Amino acid sequence: MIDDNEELIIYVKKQIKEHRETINYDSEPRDYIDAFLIEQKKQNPNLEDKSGEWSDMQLIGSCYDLFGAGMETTSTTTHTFFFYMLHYPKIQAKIHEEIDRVIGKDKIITMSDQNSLPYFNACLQEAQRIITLMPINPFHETIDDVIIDGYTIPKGATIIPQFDIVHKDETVFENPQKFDPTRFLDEQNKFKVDDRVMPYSLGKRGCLGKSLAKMELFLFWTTFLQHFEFRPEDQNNLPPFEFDYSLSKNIKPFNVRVIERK
Ligand code: HEM
Repeated sequence: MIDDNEELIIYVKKQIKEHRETINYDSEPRDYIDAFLIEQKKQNPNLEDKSGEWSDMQLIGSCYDLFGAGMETTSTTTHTFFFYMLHYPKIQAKIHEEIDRVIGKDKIITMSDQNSLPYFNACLQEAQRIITLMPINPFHETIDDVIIDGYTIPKGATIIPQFDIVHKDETVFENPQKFDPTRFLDEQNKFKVDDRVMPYSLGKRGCLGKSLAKMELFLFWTTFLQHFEFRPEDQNNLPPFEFDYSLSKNIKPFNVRVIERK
């Protein structure tokens, strides 16, 4: 992990160097690093502050955070989703049917297709409910006294939100351990967004990458399922529900057969 971290930091430093050599400070930023460098020039032009605000150190740190927060989250959610697809082949077949009927096999799927795939959207929301990638959220602190449901939480208290408790509460979701996308479809089989599903946390310090992550999950998963079928290595011996826990909850590695759909 330390090696990976070092490699990532070397990569980010190289990117910053290349951006600094090629940036045009008078035109629109090409990306996040450009935007930071443009503001850095105004706020800390002589790079006197080596580690505080608008320093290179801060830029390296925020690029590192974006990689860290943005990569493992989407990849772990993705391989856990395909793990569920092995366990729920009928649901996978229904997604295949919807994609074939609405999109077809050849068209490249874009975000403009999202509203025409209600069954898939229900599966995506159900996957994020049941997976709850971060069962224990990063800690927060109250900056004032807060009263919720008659309970006073004093200023300065440490708050550890646990969204998995809501996602798996049977008074909130019936039969919560079951992967059941139909809970998010109405009588006309239209997709219902459900605010009780909160994989990205809430509020001002909720996930900064939520919109990007939602797009990535939609495009990756639909495109994979448009072209491939996912089957267990051994039909009579499905991989077990075993997880490793760090900040996120990671399904243990499993084998899968990926078959091209003709
Ligand atoms: C399936 C994908 C993802 C999930 C489930 C997820 C979930 C979360 C959660 C639960 C938090 C904690 C929020 C809190 O402290 O209350 C968080 C924070 C954050 N996420 Fe994500 N995330 C995902 C993808 C991404 C992506 C793609 C990016 C950026 C490229 C990203 C960037 C961040 C950042 C920067 C924070 C810290 C925000 C802050 O402290 O103000 N995340 N995410």
